[in-house]
Amino acid sequence: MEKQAGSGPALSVASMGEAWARIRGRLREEVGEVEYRTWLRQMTLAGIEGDEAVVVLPTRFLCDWVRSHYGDRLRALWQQENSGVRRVDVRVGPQRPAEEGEDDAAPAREAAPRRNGLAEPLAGRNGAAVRAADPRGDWSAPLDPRFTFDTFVVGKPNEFAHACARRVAEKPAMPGFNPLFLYGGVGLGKTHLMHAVAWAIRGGEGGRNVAYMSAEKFMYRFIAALRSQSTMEFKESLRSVDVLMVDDLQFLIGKDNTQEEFFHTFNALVDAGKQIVVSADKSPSDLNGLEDRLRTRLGCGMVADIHATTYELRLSILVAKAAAAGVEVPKSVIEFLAHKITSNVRELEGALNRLIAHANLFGRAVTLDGAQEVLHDILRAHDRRVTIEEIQRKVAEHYNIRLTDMSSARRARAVARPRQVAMYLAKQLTSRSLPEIGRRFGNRDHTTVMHAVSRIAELMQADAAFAEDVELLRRMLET
Ligand SMILES: Nc1ncnc2c1ncn2[C@@H]1O[C@H](COP(=O)(O)OP(=O)(O)OP(=O)(O)O)[C@@H](O)[C@H]1O
Repeated sequence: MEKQAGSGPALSVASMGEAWARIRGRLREEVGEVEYRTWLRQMTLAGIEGDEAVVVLPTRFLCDWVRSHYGDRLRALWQQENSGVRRVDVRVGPQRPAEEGEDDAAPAREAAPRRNGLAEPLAGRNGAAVRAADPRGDWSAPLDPRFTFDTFVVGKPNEFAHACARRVAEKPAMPGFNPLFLYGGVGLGKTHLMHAVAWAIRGGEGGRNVAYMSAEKFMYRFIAALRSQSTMEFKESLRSVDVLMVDDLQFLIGKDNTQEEFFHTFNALVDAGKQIVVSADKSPSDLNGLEDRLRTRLGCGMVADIHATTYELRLSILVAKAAAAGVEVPKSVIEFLAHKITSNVRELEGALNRLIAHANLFGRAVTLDGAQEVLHDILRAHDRRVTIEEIQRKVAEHYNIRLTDMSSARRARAVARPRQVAMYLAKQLTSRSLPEIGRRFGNRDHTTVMHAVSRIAELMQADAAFAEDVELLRRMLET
């Protein structure tokens, strides 16, 4: 921003408004029209409290989103305007009337042609069909324009869930697929698939009325309706949708009244031939704390699990995301990340984005050494968690043997040598004792582990290529 940094937070109301308008304008330029309208348009400035700019948005979901995706940028832009503003607080708060200039260049909300109450598609940054936030906004949370089927990478761990999601998107309320219950661990793509289904149904024939929301939002709406004695309107508006999608259903655990309401909504919609799609972190039968009758109903359509990622899927996701960003990332870096960051796709993506941002900022190519430096903290956090199982898995992957051979009695060199490498690395990288390591490798004696450790050290001395190979494995496993 050309303007010089200000000297402190004591801005007059007028100049505060001007600064805020410039910040919004700048963000709009940076993120593009679609993203701005989806996430940032409703953002208003509540004021400046001490060294903190307070920004409000109408829902908690939007607040979380803006905080995590744009929080740093907002802070940086505020600091450029006024160096006394050191923090930005994003809170739920009442909306003010649209701020001046807010909608002038972006008339989609008023002017976009609608079909059955739905805005027409806009062109997304990645070419995907996107729409402005749902105009019946009360119900549907905004959909992320990046979360479409086109950008979802399919591999063994998610192919079943993906196929079910596609089927529901093509033909909602098909027998056997209603409800569709998607479950899996954190950051594995449940929300991405849910949004993809919603985009596809909204973009399909017949302009179906899709309501997508988090379970948390469902609860807050319900409580608000109870307070304002408008539960009838609440029920009616919910039951008028064609497709109801509720994300993170585990949130309803222990919330008995909301569960009951959800149960009735669920039954009314399914009975009326409407589609329900739900996601959670566990299968219906494992969602302890949900009423039995609800668990039973949730499990009686299609239940699809998204499993933890495999090395191959991580590779494919990284290749796809690097290509989408238009940045050349060497194979060695892709392989390194796929080996190192195994927790979930969100972390993997975050690491790649950081590398790309770094490369763009400094105009440098992405390299393996650079990646280790830039991702130092993430890699260290992963390192602390290196376990014997992890070592066994990585070594088995590397030498292309079965994981079970790490503890099997097979003595063929092709299996025994990698097993010895894994024992050597377990000794080097964990604090486990020799007997403990032996136990984890099929109850072998500690002298076997001792022998493996010295044998691998000898081989590394004698054979530089072998030493390099073991070093590469160690680097992948290490901080
Ligand atoms: N198969 C995939 N292909 C492309 N991107 C993916 C895939 N799986 C996950 N992602 C990306 O990983 C990130 C996390 O995914 P998402 O938010 O859908 O996870 P989640 O399972 O809903 O997590 P949570 O349990 O925290 O709600 C998103 O940016 C998403 O686009």
